[in-house]
Amino acid sequence: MARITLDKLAHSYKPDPQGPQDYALREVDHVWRQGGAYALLGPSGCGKTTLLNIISGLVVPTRGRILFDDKDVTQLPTEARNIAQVFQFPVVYDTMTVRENLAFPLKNRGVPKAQIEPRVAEIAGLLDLTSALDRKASRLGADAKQKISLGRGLVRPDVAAILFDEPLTVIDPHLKWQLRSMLKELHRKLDLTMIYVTHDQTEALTFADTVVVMHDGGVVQTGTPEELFQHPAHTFVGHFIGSPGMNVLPCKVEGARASLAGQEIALARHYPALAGKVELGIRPEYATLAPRGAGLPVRIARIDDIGRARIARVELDGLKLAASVPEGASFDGDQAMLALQSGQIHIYSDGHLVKGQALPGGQP
Ligand SMILES: Nc1ncnc2c1ncn2[C@@H]1O[C@H](COP(=O)(O)OP(=O)(O)OP(=O)(O)O)[C@@H](O)[C@H]1O
Repeated sequence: MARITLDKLAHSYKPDPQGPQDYALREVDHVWRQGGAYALLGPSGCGKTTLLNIISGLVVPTRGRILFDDKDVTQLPTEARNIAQVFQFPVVYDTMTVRENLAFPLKNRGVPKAQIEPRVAEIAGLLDLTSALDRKASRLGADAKQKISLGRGLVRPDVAAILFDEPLTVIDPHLKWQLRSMLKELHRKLDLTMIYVTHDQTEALTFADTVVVMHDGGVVQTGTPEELFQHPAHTFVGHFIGSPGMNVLPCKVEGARASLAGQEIALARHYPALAGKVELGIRPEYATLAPRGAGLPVRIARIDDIGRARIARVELDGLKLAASVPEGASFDGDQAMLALQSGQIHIYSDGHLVKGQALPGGQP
């Protein structure tokens, strides 16, 4: 196992990159803690696979270094890095049994037989593959094959890290949840550094202790699922995490007051004069709709029941936003009042969170 440090890493697939627009991966500095459960989360094309391939040694970065503990491995090929990888599609030997497949990475490295057997039994047990150990892999379905791939990744106790690249893509939807929880449990039991790449926030947030969110070739925030939800450092994180995502609305800010669609709102923090595009972010969970009372007058476009809550789509002088509907609330017609919890309002300048200063007696 190892601590993995990305030191000013950047990568361009162009031979002669001219500016940031030519980079698939803009400068990234990050430390993957030994034994951590990480997710690398972002939409298609944001650079996740490029970063993963740099860690595994398939791609040599244009700039920067990658260190395993204190050793610079930037120029080392994959074989010399001691990394295990699990890909979207199962990588198994069809002619071998499940047992032989799981034993293969250990046998290949000359691990003594006496150590292979108990380790294979342990991993098979953790993945619920014990009863299939003597079956030929070719006779198993896609789900079981992907479990074998996961097992082959997990079986080596000495790897610097295990990289999972969207490993549940081929898994049946009803089994995904089960496998996600299984992976989390495996991480706890095996104490391995795991980096899980996905574009799916549910997968990232259920698996990882720390989520690294990527957008447009850069890391926009690294934090616990709770931090990403409560304090999105960038409007992209607010949008991308949460269902529905955070409302991001153009506004003006002066001191501890915001002006939103011509309405004045008291903020819990005091802000300096802001340049660039100024926006207010509030999660639907903290924007509550009521038939009457204090707040901002809005028009209800529709109300959706999403199981755990009701979410209203409303319009505030042409601005569209999502809000929570408290249990039991009912509305005559389409007019309602929207209350924003001031302590949960975030202010952004050109997409980046502005911290502001807590007001005396206000929330932190
Ligand atoms: N071999 C390559 N040659 C040139 N451009 C590439 C290559 N691989 C990726 N790119 C480009 O680099 C950018 C980042 O791609 P990357 O595959 O790393 O993103 P991703 O987040 O993993 O997306 P996906 O989930 O779709 O794979 C994209 O614009 C992509 O088109």
